[in-house]
Amino acid sequence: MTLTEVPAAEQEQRPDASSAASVPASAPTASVLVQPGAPGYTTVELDPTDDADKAAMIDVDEWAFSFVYPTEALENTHFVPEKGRTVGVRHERDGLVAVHASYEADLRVPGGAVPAAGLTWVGVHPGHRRRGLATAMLTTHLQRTAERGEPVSALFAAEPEIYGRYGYGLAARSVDVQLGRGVALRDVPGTEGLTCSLERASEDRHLALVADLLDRAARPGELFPRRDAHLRNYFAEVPDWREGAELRRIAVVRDADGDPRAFCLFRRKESWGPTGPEGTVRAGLWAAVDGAANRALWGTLTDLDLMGTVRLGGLAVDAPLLGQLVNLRSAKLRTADNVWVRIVDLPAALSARAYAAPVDVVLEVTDTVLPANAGRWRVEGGPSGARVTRLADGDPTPSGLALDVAELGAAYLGGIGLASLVAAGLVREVTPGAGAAAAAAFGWPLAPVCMADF
Ligand SMILES: CC(=O)SCCNC(=O)CCNC(=O)[C@H](O)C(C)(C)COP(=O)(O)OP(=O)(O)OC[C@H]1O[C@@H](n2cnc3c(N)ncnc32)[C@H](O)[C@@H]1OP(=O)(O)O
Repeated sequence: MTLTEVPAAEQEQRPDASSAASVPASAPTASVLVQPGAPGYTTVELDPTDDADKAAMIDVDEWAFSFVYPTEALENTHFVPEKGRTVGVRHERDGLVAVHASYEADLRVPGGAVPAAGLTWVGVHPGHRRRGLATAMLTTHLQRTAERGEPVSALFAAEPEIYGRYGYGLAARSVDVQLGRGVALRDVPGTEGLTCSLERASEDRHLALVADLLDRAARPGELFPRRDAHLRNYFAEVPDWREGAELRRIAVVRDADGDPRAFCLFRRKESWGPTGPEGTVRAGLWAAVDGAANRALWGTLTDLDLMGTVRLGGLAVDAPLLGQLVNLRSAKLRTADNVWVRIVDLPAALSARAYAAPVDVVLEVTDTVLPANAGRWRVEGGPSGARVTRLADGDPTPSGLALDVAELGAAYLGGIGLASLVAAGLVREVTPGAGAAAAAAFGWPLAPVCMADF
């Protein structure tokens, strides 16, 4: 999916990505094009800068997601799919009938970051579904990602049923909340010296501030596309996506020196009920660098006149705001799937992150889509990183855990515990106790979450 396909209310909850960790280097071009098995279809490269290809992509997108791509979106936002990372399927009679793209990005992982392909824009014309087109595109995507040397891929799923079969695992859960006006928040030392200003959101005035705070507050799971067009799109106005709400505003928390410590992009939507005003604040992209800034930000946004509810989504399951609520029940929590991770190059991915405790475990991995990952891998390391080596056939070192690459993707960001996957019967403990030991190392003190919607 792309930002342009998400209704305004949803965008405010799960905004597009930031480019705070911008790295200019371009990955090498990939060449693989896996052809669908069904007759009459051909997998092809697309050039989003070519008018005909762009129009055909948008047509497939409109069919797949049942929406109208607004003219203002074409005029006011950056079209972010890139040449070399955008692939479709043409039908001999109907033309382009399927499309997908991936963004060059950096995925924040425990202790660092790893180059990642952010999968997006996956869509198949409903008249051509269930003929293996998505499967051909996903295989193409994963093989091209490997070819480029990007060790992982990540995505947000339109429907959670789709991507497990391709080896993606749900690596972060998130919660959506609704806060009533004046909701009670606990006192936090340091809040007194902070001020919160409310301003019209402006790319010129706020882009750098937003990028900086997102970067400083990022947790594992955050995905930063390398092109800043993604972040600029947050400041674009597309009337059809506002759904009657006001123009985008920004709340900025500053300390006594005037330095920004938190922000939230938001819109208010007025509404009147039988007992008076019941407007809604739709919080979008936000970040806070510490507890006091977080308290000041939400204290302000839950105390706006004429507003009855503040809606925000995509919070980490251990988000500071949840701890600051006096009455957690009042927040109407809903748990959702957040970012999905696919390990593409197993040794590169596992050696790119840190481990919370010393680890020495042999993983027996299955991977039917990318067989280079299959086999027995020894992971030895700890807080400063890990060495990951393939064990030769006949090596007597006993396996600790047996698992599919999708479960490894789920555990990769440190938020889904390997012991809980053992308890769920999704990971097999070959050596008794290996699950708990590996869980202590693969887990991470802060739960992962991705604010970026890509
Ligand atoms: C990262 C993102 O971009 S998320 C956006 C995903 N796109 C959408 O949801 C838009 C609407 N849907 C579509 O465009 C298409 O239906 C897609 C992309 C989800 C699937 O495309 P198709 O070409 O029909 O998939 P394909 O024929 O390769 O199916 C592969 C398998 O997945 C299954 N499958 C596909 N879509 C779904 C689904 N939505 N729910 C459950 N199972 C599904 C198929 O049944 C098939 O299973 P099988 O191998 O056991 O027979």
